Amino acid sequence: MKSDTLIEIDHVTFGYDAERTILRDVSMTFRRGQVTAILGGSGCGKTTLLRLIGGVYPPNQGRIVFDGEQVDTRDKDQLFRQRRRLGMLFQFGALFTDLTVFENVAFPLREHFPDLPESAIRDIALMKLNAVGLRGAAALRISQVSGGMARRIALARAISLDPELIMYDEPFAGLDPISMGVTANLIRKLNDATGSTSLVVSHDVQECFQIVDYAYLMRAGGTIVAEGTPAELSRSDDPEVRQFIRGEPDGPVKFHYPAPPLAQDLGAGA
Ligand SMILES: Nc1ncnc2c1ncn2[C@@H]1O[C@H](COP(=O)(O)OP(=O)(O)OP(=O)(O)O)[C@@H](O)[C@H]1O
Repeated sequence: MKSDTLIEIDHVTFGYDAERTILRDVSMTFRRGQVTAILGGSGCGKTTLLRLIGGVYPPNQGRIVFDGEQVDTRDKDQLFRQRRRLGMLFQFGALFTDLTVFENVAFPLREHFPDLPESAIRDIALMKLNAVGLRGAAALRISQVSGGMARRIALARAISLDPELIMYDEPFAGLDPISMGVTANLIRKLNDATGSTSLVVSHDVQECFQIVDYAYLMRAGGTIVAEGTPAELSRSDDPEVRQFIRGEPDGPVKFHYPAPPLAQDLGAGA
């Protein structure tokens, strides 16, 4: 029987170099079929975590387990197999601006299945575009579409290979409130319709809480503040969690980076 867990982050510590640790003893569980958020401010190591799951870098300590198999960055066959099961929506979509909407979605299909007949590529790409409501925009160039549409096209591309795990890096960045809501609902809908598992990295607590089953809150320095369902986290009376969820500028996490008193820096009162 398959376990409930698709991805396990097991006591992972990581730094790009020896001087600075980015993730410290991080443990997380991503359950099959669920949408899970990793929330935290800029620079707390969220994107880094996605890179580790994708096998771009190995952890310094701990392990990452993908469907029962430890991710081993030295095993190229395993990495290829695992990446084939992953869909990734990069920050700001990262579409090919010179290609049409259709060609952007067809790109991973052409790359992974060079022998696939054109008629099959067409059917799959159009189906994916239909799922995000943009089949009618297939012939447009990326330069002709709005930011919100571009995000949906990136979503269609991320699901083109029917991934079991879809990782979204800041899917709401730079979107107006309506496009944000549309994107959030689509993430949920696509997850449920395709039976996949989704991981959403974001600093947007309120938008994520509308659609996720579970969330991890991370703080600067690469540690976990709290985890739970949106309802559990919203009820928390931990001051740091409350600051986080309400987006308050000051609380246990200080607005000011540590500095000497202002008067001293300005040379006054000396
Ligand atoms: N390739 C890299 N080499 C060295 N340091 C890096 C590299 N990528 C990121 N970092 C550093 O690691 C830290 C964590 O970055 P990361 O991108 O994981 O944070 P994040 O939480 O995703 O933030 P953001 O939302 O701003 O992308 C940052 O201080 C960043 O400067």
